[in-house]
Amino acid sequence: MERFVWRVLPFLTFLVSFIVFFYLQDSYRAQLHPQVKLTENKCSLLHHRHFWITSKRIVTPQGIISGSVEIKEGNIISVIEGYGKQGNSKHEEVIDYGDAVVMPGLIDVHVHLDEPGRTAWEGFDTGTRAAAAGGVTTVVDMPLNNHPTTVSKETLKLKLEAAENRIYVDVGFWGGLIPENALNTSILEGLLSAGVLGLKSFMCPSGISDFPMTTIHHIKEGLSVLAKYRRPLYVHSEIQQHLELTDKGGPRTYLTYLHTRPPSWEEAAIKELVGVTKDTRIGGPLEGAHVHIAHLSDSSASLDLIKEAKSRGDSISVETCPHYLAFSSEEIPNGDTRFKCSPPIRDAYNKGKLWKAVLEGHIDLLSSDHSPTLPQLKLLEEGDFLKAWGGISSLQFDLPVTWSYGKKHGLTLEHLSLLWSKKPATFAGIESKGSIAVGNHADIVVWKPEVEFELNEHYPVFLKHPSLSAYMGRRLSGEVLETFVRGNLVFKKGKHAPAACGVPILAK
Ligand SMILES: NC(=O)N[C@H]1NC(=O)NC1=O
Ligand SMILES: [Zn+2]
Ligand SMILES: [Zn+2]
Repeated sequence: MERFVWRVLPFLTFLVSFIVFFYLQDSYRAQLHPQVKLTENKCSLLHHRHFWITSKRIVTPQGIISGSVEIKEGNIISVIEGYGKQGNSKHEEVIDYGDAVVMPGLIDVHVHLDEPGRTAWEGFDTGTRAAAAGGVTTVVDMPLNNHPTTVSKETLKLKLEAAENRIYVDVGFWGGLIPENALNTSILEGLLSAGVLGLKSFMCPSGISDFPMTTIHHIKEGLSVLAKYRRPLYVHSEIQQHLELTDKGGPRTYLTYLHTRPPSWEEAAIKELVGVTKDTRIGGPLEGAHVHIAHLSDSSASLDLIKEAKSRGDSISVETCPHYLAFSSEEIPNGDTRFKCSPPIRDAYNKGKLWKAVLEGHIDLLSSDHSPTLPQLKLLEEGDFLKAWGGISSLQFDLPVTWSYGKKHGLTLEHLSLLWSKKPATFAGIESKGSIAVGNHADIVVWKPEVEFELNEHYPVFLKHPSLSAYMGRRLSGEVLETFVRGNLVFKKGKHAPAACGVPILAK
C-alpha cells in the first residue's frame, strides 16, 4: 500500500500543479483583457465578445469592400478596407471568411409565428431557428394566426411571455387593427404605447375568426392614431369583387383558384388606400402616418397606382415576396396546394414585370409572408385549392431563393442588402440594424452565393413543416454558412447556439 502511495504521489502533484497553473493563467488573462470572456457563452457558438471578421466581399452602404469588421459587445465598432487587415489589436480573435460574402443579416418584416395559441402551426422556437439558419437576424411577427390575436396591450404581453428565452433572433411585433380597436382609441394607444412597431389590417377576410377585416373607414381612424406615433399601417390589400363564375377545371386546377382572386381585388383595395394616403403628405392632416402594401402580386394596375401616389409625395411603400418572384401560375401542378397563397401567384408575364419593378426600386422591400399551418389543413392529398389553407412556408430560404431566381434578372448583392436589410429596417423603424456600419448591431450573415445545393432530405432544413414548402425538391444557389445576431454566433454549419438569446424589439 505504502509503495503504491509513493508511486502515485509524484503523478498527483504534477496533476494538481497543472490545473492550478492553467486556472491562474486564465484569471490573469481575464484581468488583462476583460473583453475576452473565458466563461462559456451559451448565446453564441463563439466565446469572444471582441473580434474581427475579415473577407474579400463585405457588403457595406458604400459598396462591396475587401476588408475587416470589428465587433465588440454586440456592436460594429469599426469597418476598415483591406482583406486580412485589423487595427492594432493583437489579442482579439480574427475570423477569416476568405471570399465568402459578409452581408447585413436579413430583416424579414412579414412572418407569422402563430404563438401563443397555434404553436402546432409555427412557434417562436422553430420559427426563429429557421430564421437563424437562413441568415435572417430579425423577424417582425404578424398579429394573427396566433390565438388570441395581438390586438391590445394585454395580448401583446402574452406574445412577449411566450417569446421569453425562446427566440434565436431578434423579434419585433406588429399589432392588429380590427374594427373593435379602430373605434376605440384608448385600446389602440395602449397597444402602440406597449411597443408594437406599427399596425396590420386586412381589407378582406383573413381566414382567422378573431381577426376581422377593416373597411377604409376603420383604416382612416387607425391612421389618425398612427400619425401621432409616427408608425406605419401594414395592409393586406385585396377587396372581394363580384365574380363571374366560370369552370376552369375543378378545385384541383390552379387556374380555378387564380380566377377566384383576380388582380382587380388588389387594385380595388389599393385605389381606396391611395385615396387616403394623399393626407399623409408633408403638411397634410395625416402627416406622420405611413401605408405599406403587403405582398403585392399584381404588377400592372395596382403597381401603377402605388407609383403615382409615391410621385405625388404620399407616404406609401410596397413589398413583394419571393414566391411571386420565383414561381408562375403556368407551372403550378394540379393539386399542389403548397403553392396556395393570397393574393395568388400570377402568370409569367406578371412575374417578369414584378422583377423589373424590384430592380428599378418601385418595390421597396421583400418579405416572406411565412405562414405555415398543420399539414392536414394544407390538404396535400386531396389537392383542393379552394379549401386548403393559403400560406407559403419559406422563412429559412429567403436568401437563396431571392438570389437563385434574381441573379438571372440582374439582381446584385447590393440589391439584396437594400431589399432585405436596409429598407425593411427603415420601414419598421429599427434604426440600429440593416447595414454594416459603425454603431449598428453586429447582425451579419456569411454566405456563399456560388454554392449550389439540392433542397432534399440531406439538407439541414429547420422549417417546422418541410413538407408544406413549395421550395423542397428545388436546386438553389446561395449557402448560408454562419449567422451573427448582435455579435452572437447563433448558427454555424447546421448547428444553433445552445441558448436562445434573441431579444424583443419594442418601439418607444
Ligand atoms: N392569415 C394568413 O396568414 N394569411 C396569409 N396567407 C396568405 O397566403 N396570405 C396571407 O395574407
Ligand atoms: Zn396578407
Ligand atoms: Zn401575412
